[in-house]
Amino acid sequence: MTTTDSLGGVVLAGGYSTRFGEADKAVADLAGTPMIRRVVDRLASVTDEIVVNCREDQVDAIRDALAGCEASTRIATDPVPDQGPLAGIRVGLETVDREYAAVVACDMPFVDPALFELLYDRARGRDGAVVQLEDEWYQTTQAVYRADAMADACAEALEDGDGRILAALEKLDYAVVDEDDLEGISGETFESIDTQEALREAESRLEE
Ligand SMILES: Nc1nc2c(ncn2[C@@H]2O[C@H](COP(=O)(O)OP(=O)(O)OP(=O)(O)O)[C@@H](O)[C@H]2O)c(=O)[nH]1
Repeated sequence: MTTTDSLGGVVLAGGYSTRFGEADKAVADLAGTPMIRRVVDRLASVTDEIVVNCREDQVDAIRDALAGCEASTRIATDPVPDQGPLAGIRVGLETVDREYAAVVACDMPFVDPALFELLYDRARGRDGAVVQLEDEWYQTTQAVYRADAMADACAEALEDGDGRILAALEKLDYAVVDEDDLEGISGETFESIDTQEALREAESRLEE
């Protein structure tokens, strides 16, 4: 089941889901299963060390959403909320106990675990591996990082007052995986559910 003893997982869930409306998208029901649970279940096929990063006020709802999950998860809360995903990545990576970690956002319920195997393979010996799609957008919230290197890079970027994930990435020696390397990886893997409309659309596909 586990790809390697040196790969952990971090699920980012500390955002405010403003585009989603009142509810927290992390625990939103998608065809009978909370989104975060879908993400954790998929991650669990490549690692048995999973850390969920969120705000303190989300902990109870996230624990409920993950109750009975096969994978055991630890929750690491943000010391200061609302510092952006870079701060969340830092907290998650500082908590995980493995050399590398697959980082994924809680709103990517179709994440393909095979992508993490590919990214981990490319990341070994370096500080990480990130997919760059044709539009040049780096998929930084579905990537593999060397935990200590990326946590330090996040801390430095935050100290510099730069909250962009790319600001941290630029400090690392990372492998770029391009679209041509993604043969066999689900085309839905990077789909993120940010709005109620996207949730309904995903639900209708799952129920087909
Ligand atoms: N820890 C932490 N995680 C965050 C923060 N902001 C965003 N994230 C996480 O980063 C991932 C990607 O962020 P977004 O898709 O923008 O999520 P969001 O900020 O909750 O949503 P919007 O408010 O609609 O932009 C999600 O998994 C969020 O939970 C933050 O301030 N702290």
